[in-house]
Order: sequence, then C-alpha cells, then structure tokens
Amino acid sequence: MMTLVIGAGIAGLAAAQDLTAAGHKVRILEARNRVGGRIHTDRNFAEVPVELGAEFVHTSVVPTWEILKQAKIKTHYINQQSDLWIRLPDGTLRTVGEEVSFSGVPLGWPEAQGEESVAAYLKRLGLEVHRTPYKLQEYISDYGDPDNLSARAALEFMLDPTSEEGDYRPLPGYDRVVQVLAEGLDIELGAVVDTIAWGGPGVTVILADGRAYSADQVVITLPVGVLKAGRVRFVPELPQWKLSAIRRLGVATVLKLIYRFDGPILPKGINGLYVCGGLPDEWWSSSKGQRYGGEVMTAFAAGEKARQLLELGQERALAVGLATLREALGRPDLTPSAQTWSHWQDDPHTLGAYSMAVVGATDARAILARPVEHKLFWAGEGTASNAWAGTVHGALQSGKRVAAEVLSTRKQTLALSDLSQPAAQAL
Ligand SMILES: Cc1cc2nc3c(=O)[nH]c(=O)nc-3n(C[C@H](O)[C@H](O)[C@H](O)COP(=O)(O)OP(=O)(O)OC[C@H]3O[C@@H](n4cnc5c(N)ncnc54)[C@H](O)[C@@H]3O)c2cc1C
Repeated sequence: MMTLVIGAGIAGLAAAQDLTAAGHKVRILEARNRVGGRIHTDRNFAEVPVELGAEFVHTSVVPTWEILKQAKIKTHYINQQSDLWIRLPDGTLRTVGEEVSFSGVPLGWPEAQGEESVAAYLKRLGLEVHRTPYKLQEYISDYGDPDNLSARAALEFMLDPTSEEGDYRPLPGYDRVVQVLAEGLDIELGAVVDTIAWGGPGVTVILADGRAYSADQVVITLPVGVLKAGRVRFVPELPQWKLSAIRRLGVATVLKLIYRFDGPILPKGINGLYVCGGLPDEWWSSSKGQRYGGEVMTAFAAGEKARQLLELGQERALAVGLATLREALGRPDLTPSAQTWSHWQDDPHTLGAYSMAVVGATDARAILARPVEHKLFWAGEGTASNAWAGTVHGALQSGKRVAAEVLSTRKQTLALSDLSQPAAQAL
C-alpha cells in the first residue's frame, strides 16, 4: 500500500509518521528545499533562534507537547495575565491581567447564531473589542478583520477548554519539533506538485519538472492559500462541495516585524506589550528565557494593520514599527542593530498566513477535511476544527486524524475483499 503525502509541514510529517509506523509505504513530496513549512527558524539573524513563522506552543495539553516532552525540548513559559503589559491610550502601562477580563465568554455570547461577523455580534451586544475577554481579543488579534470573522467559529475557539493556558516558546527553536517528526521519513525536497490525476484506479502525481509518481492514495496538506489559487491542478476536477469549501474559506494576512537590540528592552518578567491603537499593537520578546545579553523584539500585525504595513514596504514598515515601540516605552533613543520582516503573502507555497473562518464559512474546514472517493485524503491546519485551526497543534492533530482515516479505509477494503473471497470460490 503506497501513500504519497503532499507537503512536509507539520501535518504531512505527522501523517507520514503514523502511516509508516503502521507499516505503510510512504513518500512525502515537498516543494521547498526544507521541511517544516510555516515553521521556519532563522539562525542567522541573532545569537538566538528567531521564528519567521510559528513561535508559540499554545497551552500544555496539545499534541505538540508530547513531542516537546519526548525530545526534552526546553520552553519558556509566558503567563498572559502577569507577564504581558498593556499600554493604555493615556500612556499608562499595566499588566494585561489588571486591565482585561480572563473569564469565560461575553454575556449572551452563546446566543450567536446563524452567520454573522464578530464585529456585528459585538455591536449587537454593545461590547467594544477591548472590553471583551482576553480569549476573544487574542482571536481577533490573530486574524484581524473582525468584520469578516465568523462569530460562531470564534465561539468554538472560546469554548475550547484547551485554549485556557499560557504560551510556551521552544527555546532551541521550533524547528526542533519538525526535526523530531521528520526523522526516518522518505522525503523528497524540491518536488513541486503540479497535477494530481485521480480518475484511474489509483492516483498519479505529476511534478512541475514532469516526473510522475503513482500511489493507492494521496494525503494532501497544501495550505488553503495554495488551494484557493489553484496552484495544483486536479484531474478530474474536485467535486463541487470540496471546491465550495475551498472558495468560502478565507486566508489571514499576517506580518511580523523583527528587531535585534544589543541590550535588554523589556524588564525581567515582562514578555510582551500590547499597545492600544499602535501600529502594530502586539509586541513580544523573542529572546526571553535565553542566555543572551541583547533582546529580539517581534511585532505582530494581522488583517487591516498587516495590509497597511505591507503596503508601506519593508523599510518604511520597520520605521513605523520602531516609532511605535519607542513611544510606547518612552525611549526615543532605541536603535536596533538589525531588523527584518516576515510575511507569507507572496510565498508561492503558502500564499497567506493561515486559514480563516470568515462569515459563511463556519463549516468549511470540516468539509475540507473530508476524503474524496477514498483516494484523496486531506490534512493541514485548514482542515482542523475551528478551535484548533491556524495553529501547529491543529495541523499536527490533522495529520494524525488523516493517518487514522487512511488506515481504517484500508482495513475496510481488506475486510470487503475477505468477504468476497468465499463468494468468488463458490462461483
Ligand atoms: C507568521 C505566522 C505565525 C504563526 N504563529 C503560530 C504560533 O505562534 N503558534 C502556532 O501554533 N501556530 C502558529 N502559526 C500557524 C502554524 O505555523 C501553521 O498552522 C502550521 O505550521 C501549518 O502546518 P501545515 O502542515 O498545515 O502547513 P505548512 O506548514 O504550510 O505545510 C504545507 C507544506 O506544503 C508544501 N507545499 C505547498 N505547495 C506545494 C506543492 N505544489 N507541492 C509540494 N509541496 C507543496 C509547503 O512548502 C509546505 O511545506 C503561525 C503561522 C504564521 C504564518
């Protein structure tokens, strides 16, 4: 039984590990010349690893945690209530816990029904974004665009019990998690998939350079941005229900501005800073917990704020970000020794940051996850639940889910062929 896995991000690696462990023959086809996809650690920018993609493990009860434990990967813990500052519009600095509610969901929130946006829902309740519980603020910060975000999908995130805890940053770099998962797998790098032909008895995958591979089934972990852009051709075309899910899902625009300073910036014990009204508004230290004399500060923007900064171009966006940080900390002298930005908008193998459940697409991720004719199986963060999508643990879990699906389909096929044996003999 041969399975081709498309994409060596965390979802593809997790799927391949579980299938290989169950005795399947698996080959991963990966377009880039590295594994990890949207987990990408830069080791040249500073003396400490710097994350251009995923940076935090959210909560300690998610599957990523198993890998951290197994590989003894140390983490730096961030308590969102006490370790983060919020800078209020009047310039006051408080801890987030002093200013923001960490309890449950807003009053009446479970009544969110039908398809309406987070912004419309909050307006109906008479709530301002910064007056809602932290989890919702976090959700809005991650995606931006509250006018487009589905309120029901946000509710699923808020009610998920695993999103209660703080954040952990893997100290040796997030790519250590990727290395653990990639160990022992058959991965072909630089293999850009162009066409997936699934009309025959099996599946044939044709690469951009013309090489072709055949398999009994494929596991597709292509990012939603890549699927939406039609970068990979399906022959015959995918069924309408699948195309509709891909069309309806959104993709978030996200930008990181990253600065290296030769001395400390935030006091000990403070890991980040939320600047009310700032461009960008979210800041954190990417080097706390390391033995390092300097400090790497990362600013994060999503949605409209990210688009504004992207339009300015790298140099001006970095200058605007630095001005925000200087003002927020009251330190006009702050000068970085290096600076860069990271976004995934025009990366041809991602085309956007992560999937987004916009209004009218609350069910789209679940539909994207469904197999097509027991030949095309689907994983990747965009197929995770609305509570876990757009994260490493969502992608990892989707890889495990899809491996179980492939294995159970195989079992059913074997059982059916066993059943047909006596009948065939009787004939
Ligand atoms: C800026 C940013 C910050 C983030 N921060 C966090 C965070 O702090 N915590 C968190 O949990 N999550 C975070 N995430 C989300 C997390 O990184 C992703 O959800 C997760 O890594 C996605 O994994 P995946 O396997 O689904 O997709 P990917 O990692 O994108 O893997 C898909 C793979 O498919 C490959 N591919 C694409 N096209 C082709 C093709 N034609 N042929 C062959 N291969 C192809 C790609 O190269 C890629 O390797 C962040 C994401 C971004 C962009």
